[in-house]
Parts: sequence; structure tokens; C-alpha cells
Amino acid sequence: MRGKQKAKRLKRTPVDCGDLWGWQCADVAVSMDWEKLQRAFDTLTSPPLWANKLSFQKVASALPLECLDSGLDGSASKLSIWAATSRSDPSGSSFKSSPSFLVSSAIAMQESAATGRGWYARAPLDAGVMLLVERPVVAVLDGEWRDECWAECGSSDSAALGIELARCHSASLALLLSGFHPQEGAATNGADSDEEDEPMLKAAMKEAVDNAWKQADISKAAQSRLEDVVRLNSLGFYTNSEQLCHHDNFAALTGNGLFSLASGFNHSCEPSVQRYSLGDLTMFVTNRPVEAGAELCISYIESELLCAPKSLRSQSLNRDFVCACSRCKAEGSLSDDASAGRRNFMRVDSQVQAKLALLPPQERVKAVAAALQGHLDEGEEEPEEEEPVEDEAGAVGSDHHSVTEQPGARGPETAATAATTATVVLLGKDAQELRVVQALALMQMEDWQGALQVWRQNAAFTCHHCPPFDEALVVYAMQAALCNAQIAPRGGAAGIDYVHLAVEAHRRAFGADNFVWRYAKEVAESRASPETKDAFRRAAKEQVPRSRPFTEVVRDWCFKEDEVPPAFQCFS
Ligand SMILES: C[S@@+](CC[C@H](N)C(=O)[O-])C[C@H]1O[C@@H](n2cnc3c(N)ncnc32)[C@H](O)[C@@H]1O
Repeated sequence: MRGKQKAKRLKRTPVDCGDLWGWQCADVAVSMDWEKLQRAFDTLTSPPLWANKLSFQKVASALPLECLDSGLDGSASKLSIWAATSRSDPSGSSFKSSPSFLVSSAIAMQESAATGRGWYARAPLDAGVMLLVERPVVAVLDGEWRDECWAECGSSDSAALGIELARCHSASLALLLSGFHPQEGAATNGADSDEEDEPMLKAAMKEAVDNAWKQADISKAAQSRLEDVVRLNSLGFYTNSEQLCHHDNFAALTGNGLFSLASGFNHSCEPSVQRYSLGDLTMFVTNRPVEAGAELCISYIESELLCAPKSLRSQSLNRDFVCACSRCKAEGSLSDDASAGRRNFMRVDSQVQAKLALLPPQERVKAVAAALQGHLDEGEEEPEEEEPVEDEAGAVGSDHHSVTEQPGARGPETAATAATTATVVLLGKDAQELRVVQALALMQMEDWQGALQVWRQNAAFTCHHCPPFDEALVVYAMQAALCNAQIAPRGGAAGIDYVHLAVEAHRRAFGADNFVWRYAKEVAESRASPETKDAFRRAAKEQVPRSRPFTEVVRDWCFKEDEVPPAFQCFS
């Protein structure tokens, strides 16, 4: 088996948690040494990444996490990983090597009866406050296991991380992980099993995991719990995932890891914290003002899926819990258009996007327009059919409720017909992907006005259906700014300052003022003319980012009602 060979070749040194420590600081973003990190990131990514065989170790050692704060106002203090997770230090930490996290002194980990450990605000927080930067205790890059025969199986990312955990397993790591969910001896539902997986490949994946654990020499019960720990706590990291050139330039940095402090964030369908990554370094930033004492939650699902009906959100979560967030509680057990009757989901995955990319731009624009009306091209795969979802009350799509009060949120079909006929459902997240393809094709055709309209629709979707200051807003604002500058080099006719909107959205979403650096590649790869790009760069450098409430930012976009796409659409 190939999995077995890799397990032998890549045996790692055990993790010593006595070496893991970080800084607690008053202002995490100000304390970080961004200049050093940015220089290191540029060096790591300057040759084309796909030409390098990157390993997680190489990425982690290339990207420094350093704290300037001890020299700023002296408010930063060193914390062992045990103290940071509110546990007593078993052996005395050494504070050797470099820190693995910077955490804000305005947050604390606490226990709650309903959801176990969670992070809470100790003081009122504004939107755009960086709470935590952390690198994983154990992680693996997708590129390190993508050649395994079982790579396409469901849960292969968990299997790969489990193998990695087995390779660097140690007594102190076991002790650290003993504090993670689920508690030892607690029952959890089984691992995902994708019925479509080829049985031979699934067996190969299991064998690779078991072989790795054999070398760690632990009991079957301990192995099974650690597999649950991986499945229920791991977080993916994706560098610049909101950027449209991400797939080619930064995909080699994508991976999956176990984060000691961040594993304490519970999920909410109305999250107050969002995250982004540079390599394995993952930053957690508030997206709205938070009162002292309130819980700080992230979303375990894509932000574009948060506007989907409750039944689809919980299906997408696919975890060991029924979501107890306040929004799910308020929604009760409702059925909805998207979960009524038989549903065929239009999936706009990388294969569909690759097929669209082969079309000349004019045809691509037409194909996307048809897809947005529920028509897949003959060349496309049949939509995926799923069984109806039962809500908690056991009713299958018997009642109609719209998911949102936003204009146009209801699809063109009524609940009555959706319940009896096979319905094609286009989720908002897939419609957003389609519009990105459409806008890029329009830019290729130099139809700047058409492209600007589509970027505005995507921004309108993000503003109306996603959590505030969602990262995607930055890239839509930036593309809108480039189109606008092509149309009217001395400022758009509508008087909307898209450059300023992009810089402000970035400051709030990322918690740091490094827009020009982070978007350098995105601007360079745009279809806009060199003069427009230069003008954009100059204008962006001059901006002093504002920190206004989200409603004021949305007001500045001047969206018309018919520009706001629906949260999802059903077509018969
Ligand atoms: C990554 S851990 C989060 C921290 C966890 N509460 C702990 O005690 O370590 C994920 C687990 O927390 C619980 N959890 C997280 N979000 C929840 C939610 N919205 N509703 C109910 N349980 C939740 C679930 O048991 C889930 O598997």
C-alpha cells in the first residue's frame, strides 16, 4: 500500500508541548511583527509554489510569528500552552524556541453547560479586533497526501491529519489533547462514511491510519478517541482564500491542523469571529461589536452557506451536535423551499468551473446566465440528487417559510410544487461562484460596465446574506474599483469610492492595515490596464482606513433592491 510506504518515510519527531508557548497582549494586531512575516511570506511564495514540493514543516519554519509588544508598552506577557488553555502546567514550560500564538488579553476560555469550553469577551470589543493568531500543534498540507490512493475518499483530510498526529504522538501531546472535545469516555456519533467511496480505497485509508497508530503504540480506545479529536476539532487553513487568483498561487499552502487555543471556539450560525490564514498561521478577528461577557463563536461552515435554511446548514455542519446557537433556536424546526420534496443541487465545483473556463468568454457569459436560471449546459454533469431532509419535528417539507426577509429571497417556484416535483436548488454560494466566472469573462471582453454590475451583485449578496465584513467583500470591492477606474479614470459617475470601500472592508475583515501587500498579486493578475492598476495602487496607498459601523459601509454601496441576489433559488 502506498499509504504504508509514506507513513514510514515521513516519521516525525514527537511534539514536546513543554516547548509550546505564546504571548498574551493587549492588542494582538499591533503586537505582531508584520514586516518580518510579510517578507518571509514573499520569500516562501516567490518561486511558483507548485514547482516546490512543500511540506508543512517547511511552511511553518519559514513563517515567523513574533511579538513586538514587549518593547511597545510592556503589556505582553509569556504564557505556556497550558496556562493559555486554563490548565495547570504538568512539568514546567521552557519558553524555548519561538512563540506559537499571540492571544488577546480581552478574551478568556470558559466552560458553559450547553456547549462545553468556549471563548468569551472579558471587555467590550469593536469589529475588526484580532483576538488570536495561532499556528497548529499538528498539521499536514493537502499536497503531502494528495497522491495517496485514498485521497478522494470522504474524510480523507481527517485520515491524513490522524496519520500525522500518530507520527508525532508523545506523552505531553496526549496530555494536551486530553483537554480537547470529546472528553475521554464520551460517546460521539461515528465518523462520516461516504457511501459512494470505493470500498477498496476506504479500506486502504483505514489501513494507513491503523498502521500509523501501531507505531505510536497506544490502545485501540485511545486511538479511537484521538480520531474523534481530529474529526471534531481540526480546522482547514487556506491562504488568501477570498482572492480569485488563490487557486493557482497559494493552493500549495492549504492544509488542515489541530489548533490548541482555537479548538475552543464553538460554532454559531451568526458568528462574531472570522478567520483567515497565511500558511499555517491562522488569525481570528471579530466581525461585529461584541459586549463584555458574550461568547465569541466562529462558523464551522462556509459563510455563504450561513444564509441557507436551517436544514441545509445542519446537513453541511455534519458534526456530533445539534446546533444550539441563538439563531437556530429562534428558527425552531422549520421546513423550507430548499429542503422540500426531492432536491437536485447545482454544484459549481472546480470541475464545472474548469469546463466553463474552456469556453470562449462570450459563450461563458451565456452559459453562466443560463446556469443562474437553473439550466445546466448539456456538457455539464447532471445535478446531484439528495433525499429530502427531515426537520427535527419529523415533517418533510410540509410547510413553506422563506429563509430571509431580503428582497428577492424567494425562488421562482412555490412550496407546493417544490414539495411534489424534483426541484433544482441553486444555493447562494454556488451562484456567487458562477457570477465570479461571469464577471471575469466580461472583464476579458473589456465589458467593464457589465463586469462592474456583476461585482456589485456579488458584493450585495455578501452584504445582505453573509456575516458583516465577510472577507469576500474585499475582493469584490477591489474588482469593482478596477472596473470603475477603467470606465471613468477620474472617479466613477455614481460617485462611489470603491477603493476606499475595499481598504476599509479589508481593515475590518483582517484586523490589520496591509491591504496593498495582501492584494498585490490579485491586482497584478487583473485584466485591467497597467495604467488603471497603477492608479489603483496609488489610491489604495493613500487611504486611511475608516472604522465605521457595517450599516454605514453597506449604505455607501447604494445597492438597488434588484441588485441583491436571493439567498437560494429553486427551479422546477
Ligand atoms: C471544536 S470543539 C469546540 C469547543 C468545545 N465546546 C470544547 O468543549 O472543547 C467542537 C464541539 O463543541 C460543541 N459545539 C460547538 N458549537 C456548538 C453549537 N453551536 N451547538 C452545540 N454544540 C456545539 C460540539 O460538541 C462540537 O463537536
